[in-house]
Amino acid sequence: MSGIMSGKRGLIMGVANSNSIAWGIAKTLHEHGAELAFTYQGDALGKRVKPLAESVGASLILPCDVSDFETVKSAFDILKDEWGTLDFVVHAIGFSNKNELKGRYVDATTRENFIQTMVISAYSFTEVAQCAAPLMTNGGSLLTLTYGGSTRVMPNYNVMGVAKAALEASVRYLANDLGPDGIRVNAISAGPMRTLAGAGIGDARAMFAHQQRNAPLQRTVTQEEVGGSGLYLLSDLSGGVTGEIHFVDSGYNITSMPRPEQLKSVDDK
Ligand SMILES: NC(=O)c1ccc[n+]([C@@H]2O[C@H](COP(=O)([O-])OP(=O)(O)OC[C@H]3O[C@@H](n4cnc5c(N)ncnc54)[C@H](O)[C@@H]3O)[C@@H](O)[C@H]2O)c1
Repeated sequence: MSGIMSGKRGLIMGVANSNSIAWGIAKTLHEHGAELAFTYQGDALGKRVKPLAESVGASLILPCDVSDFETVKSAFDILKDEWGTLDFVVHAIGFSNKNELKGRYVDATTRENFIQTMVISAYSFTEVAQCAAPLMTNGGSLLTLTYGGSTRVMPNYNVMGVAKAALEASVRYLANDLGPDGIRVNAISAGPMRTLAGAGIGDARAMFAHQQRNAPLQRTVTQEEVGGSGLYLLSDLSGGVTGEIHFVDSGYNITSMPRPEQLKSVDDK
C-alpha cells in the first residue's frame, strides 16, 4: 500500500480476537508498512493474539494486564531494550462488570466496580503515556478508543460512560502536557461494533439496530473504517492534530432525534 508507516514502530494494546477494534487498526498499519508489537491480557487471550500478531510479522508479543502497573512497566522495559524508541501506541482497552452495564446507572453502580472500571478503562491510558513518552524521542502519537456515551446518555452504558468521559478529558490533558515533546494524543470515538467488549453492554443489539436506522449513513462502521482513521491519526498525515476526539460513527453523533419514519412507526403502534 502507501508505505506511509514505513520505518515507524508501534505497540498495539487491546487485541482479544480478530473482531477487536485494535486488530482492525493493526492490520491497516501493517498494510501501510508499520512494524508492530502487541500486548495481550492473560494466557487465555494470548493463545488467540499470538497467531494474529505473527501473521503481521510481530515478534514482540508481551503479556500486560493494566490493572497491575508492574506488567505495563515491564512491557515497555522490553520495548526499550529491543527497539530503543517508539513512534506510536494504540490503547484499545476497556472493562466493567457487565452486571452493572444494564438497568439504571443510579441503581447498578457499586463503588468497587466504579473504581475498577475507571482504573482499567481510563487511568491505564495515563500510565501508558507515562511509559511511552520517554521512548518517543522523535515525537510520537498515542491513540485511545472511546464512545459517545461519554457525553450523551446511552441506556445501559452506565459507568463505562463516566469512564469514557474521564478518558476523553485525559486525552486533552495528556495532549497539552506532551505537545512540547512532539507527542500527539487523540481518541477515536467509534460507533457500536460487534466485539467481545461490545457484547457486554445490555441491549447491545438494540443499540446496533438504532444506529443502523438513525445514523446519517444508515449503517454501523467497519473495522476497516476505524483502521483507516487510526492510520490517519497515527501517521504524519495528522501531524497538526492533537487532543482530538474523532468520531467514526457513520455521523450518529450529529443527530438529535430519530428519523421521522422511525417516529412514525412508533406513532402507528
Ligand atoms: N465495540 C464497540 O462498540 C466500541 C465502540 C466504541 C469504543 N469501543 C472501545 O474500544 C476499545 C476496544 O474494545 P473492542 O470493542 O475492540 O472489544 P475487545 O473485547 O475486542 O477489546 C477489549 C480489550 O480490552 C482488553 N482489556 C480489558 N481489561 C484489560 C486489562 N485489565 N488489561 C489489559 N487489557 C485489558 C481485553 O483484553 C481486550 O483485548 C475499548 O476501549 C472499548 O470501550 C468499543
